[in-house]
Amino acid sequence: MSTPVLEVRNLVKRFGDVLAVDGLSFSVAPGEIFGFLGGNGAGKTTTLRMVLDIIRPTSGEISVLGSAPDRRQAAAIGFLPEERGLYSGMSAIDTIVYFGRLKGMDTASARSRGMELLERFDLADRAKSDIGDMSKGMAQKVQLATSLVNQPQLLMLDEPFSGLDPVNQGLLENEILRASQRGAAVIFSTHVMQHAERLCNRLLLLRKGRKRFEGTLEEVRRKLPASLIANSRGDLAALPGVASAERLGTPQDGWQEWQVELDQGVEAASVLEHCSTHGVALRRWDERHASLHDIFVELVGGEGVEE
Ligand SMILES: Nc1ncnc2c1ncn2[C@@H]1O[C@H](COP(=O)(O)OP(=O)(O)OP(=O)(O)O)[C@@H](O)[C@H]1O
Repeated sequence: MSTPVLEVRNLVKRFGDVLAVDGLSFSVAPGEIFGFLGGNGAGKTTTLRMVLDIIRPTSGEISVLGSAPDRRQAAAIGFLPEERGLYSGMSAIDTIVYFGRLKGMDTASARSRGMELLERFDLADRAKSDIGDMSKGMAQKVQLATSLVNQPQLLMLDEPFSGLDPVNQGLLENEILRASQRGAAVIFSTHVMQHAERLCNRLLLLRKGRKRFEGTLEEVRRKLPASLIANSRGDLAALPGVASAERLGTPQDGWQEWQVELDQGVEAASVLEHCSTHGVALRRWDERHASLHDIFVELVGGEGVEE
């Protein structure tokens, strides 16, 4: 695996009596899209702020592009904060150029890159509009552009999808994929599981500052047992790997429909193979995987999850 863009080891942040981040470790590689998931108050924003050196950890280590967090790394980082807001009184393009300059870009390249982003965001005709005169979603896209203007190697987006309509959510998804394709490490936090399901290579589930899970979507899916609907002439409850099997309706010509729950960690394919090698007649076989939403509720608790 290539050298991580971000590495966090045993990170702890305490605010008085509140342990906001509790012994957190993870790393994100170039090109990876990393979902940072957790309910309200799980410690997502606090972690991102420590990576940005806005607040200091109580203990633990953070390494951004091989060194400790430092504002001088700003040139390599793009950040979209959870609380949105840009200065009104400034035009969209001037705002983007201003952020580009803060990140060490020259005015001409910040401007041309800013215009390119506004084109992609369907806002080119509003480049000279005052941010204060824009709709909330439009201003949010300008703010997204400020986080992308410097083509960051580490892109961190805190709840980026909230407040965007479905078209603009799609546009944001494209930007995340684009950043990953050019080799940036992308971290985004969300409560909306479909975005994580569609985009993430890996994800981390946080609960009360502690990691509940880190891995790929496939790995997280294996945390919950699979279930399936099958039509068979045999007794599916008797198969190895089957936790429970319930008959649905009455059999027709000897064929019974079943709702089958597998034991944790058992692959549906291995049960299917057992049926074929042991002559258990099957006619229909539909696997049902737990959705990320189900897994989130199971591992993190229901709080703060949106459909
Ligand atoms: N500056 C602060 N002072 C005191 N407590 C804080 C501060 N910032 C965060 N906390 C506490 O740390 C915990 C984690 O908060 P954080 O904002 O990191 O959660 P989050 O996962 O981003 O939640 P959300 O999804 O609701 O934005 C919460 O209990 C919060 O009250």
